[in-house]
Amino acid sequence: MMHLAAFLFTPGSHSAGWRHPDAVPECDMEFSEYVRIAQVAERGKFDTIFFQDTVAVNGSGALDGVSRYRPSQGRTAYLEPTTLLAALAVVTQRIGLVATATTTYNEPYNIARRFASIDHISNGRAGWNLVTSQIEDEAGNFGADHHMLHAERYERAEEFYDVVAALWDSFGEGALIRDKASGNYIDPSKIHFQDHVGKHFKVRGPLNMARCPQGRPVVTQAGSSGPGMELAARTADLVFTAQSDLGEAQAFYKDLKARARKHGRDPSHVKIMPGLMTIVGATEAEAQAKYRDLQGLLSDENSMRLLARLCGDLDIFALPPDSPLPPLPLSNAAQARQRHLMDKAARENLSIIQTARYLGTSLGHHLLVGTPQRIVDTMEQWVTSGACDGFTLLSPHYPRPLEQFVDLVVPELQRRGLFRTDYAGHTLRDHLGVPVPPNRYEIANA
Ligand SMILES: Cc1cc2nc3c(=O)[nH]c(=O)nc-3n(C[C@H](O)[C@H](O)[C@H](O)COP(=O)(O)O)c2cc1C
Repeated sequence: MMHLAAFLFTPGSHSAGWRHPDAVPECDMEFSEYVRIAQVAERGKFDTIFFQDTVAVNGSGALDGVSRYRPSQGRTAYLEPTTLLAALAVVTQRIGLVATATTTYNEPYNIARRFASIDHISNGRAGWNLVTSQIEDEAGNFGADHHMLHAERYERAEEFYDVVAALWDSFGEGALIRDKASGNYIDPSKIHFQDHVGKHFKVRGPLNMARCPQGRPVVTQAGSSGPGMELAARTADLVFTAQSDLGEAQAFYKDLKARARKHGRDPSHVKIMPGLMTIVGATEAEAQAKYRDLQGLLSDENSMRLLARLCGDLDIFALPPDSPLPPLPLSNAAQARQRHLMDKAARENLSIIQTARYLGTSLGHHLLVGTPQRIVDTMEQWVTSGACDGFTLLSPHYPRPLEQFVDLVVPELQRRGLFRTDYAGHTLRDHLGVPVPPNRYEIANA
């Protein structure tokens, strides 16, 4: 059975999608629009919604050193995602609720508590997308002059996850008694200290919260470098990635599943769901017309600026736009995204401006334009040929393209028996088919 996540990056993952006549750009700050989007995804029986996040204004890189922000740049302001998840838990019943929170600019105790609370509030639908942050500017909001180096970020993330997972195990089953007659509120033998002392963190514990309905919230990861894949293979129930070539996606899938097995995990418990943007029409002609309308809004200057942020010291504006994309100096922030772009440009012989437009159109994720049948043909081929377990659906703007996917593509997936017609379970772990992790302290005391 295929899995689907609705990627939420308001006002849309197409850099100019917010200008489309159908688009509602106010969805970036209007809670009622987030409610609408979440309920559309739930009507489509998606496994989960998934909020991206950065703790800085996106696209604020000092490219020209003067105007830190461009008048036309979207995706600069949106509500804090974990706050949103708690609120959306009240207006949804089954769909999973995943939000991104960086390990570089947070503390384990706070993150463990926040996602455990969402899991209780939502009756077991919470998920934490563990990232190390990919925007240099985030450092400036947390007292640092520079973004932590890539290797150190992942070393910290590995320890961060271990502390959070241990904190989530603090309360065993039945630790809270609340017995009025005896006056016993807790069973101290079922509350466990962590006493963690590590290179990056020193955390005594326990977490001041009963065990989650899911045991632990679902953990998702999107790193694609070596350290990113290692972290994902050891910790993640769900892995996001950017893959636009079937062969490369199959190689990534095989590699990550093997890494999970090496960590002693059942590879089927790690769901790999690459990003996918679809432009769907009842006919090919209609789909192509929709695509042309969107691309007519795309600004080459904006797309080039998005690309320039991934070029480090290379001044991409100084090169002829129709010349081939040169090798990019690997940055400290987003190596996977750089490698993905270079591989795609080399494979498809893309020029600098063509690569920039690809980035501006779908954030560097797979793009499918066509009828529901043709889109599902490709989705079915990827899932049945070992390239993925499902997809993270990006929307060029909201809510119309997501509504069209739910109204046109989901029924075709269901007709072919590739996707659920209704939720069988109640928790996000149920939807994904991943197990509830045992409580390490209860095993030790068993
Ligand atoms: C689908 C997808 C969504 C992502 N969402 C975020 C995000 O919300 N915030 C973030 O800081 N990084 C995000 N990333 C970037 C990854 O977390 C990671 O930093 C990036 O892929 C670089 O990986 P690497 O550091 O392992 O090379 C996302 C990546 C993918 C593929």
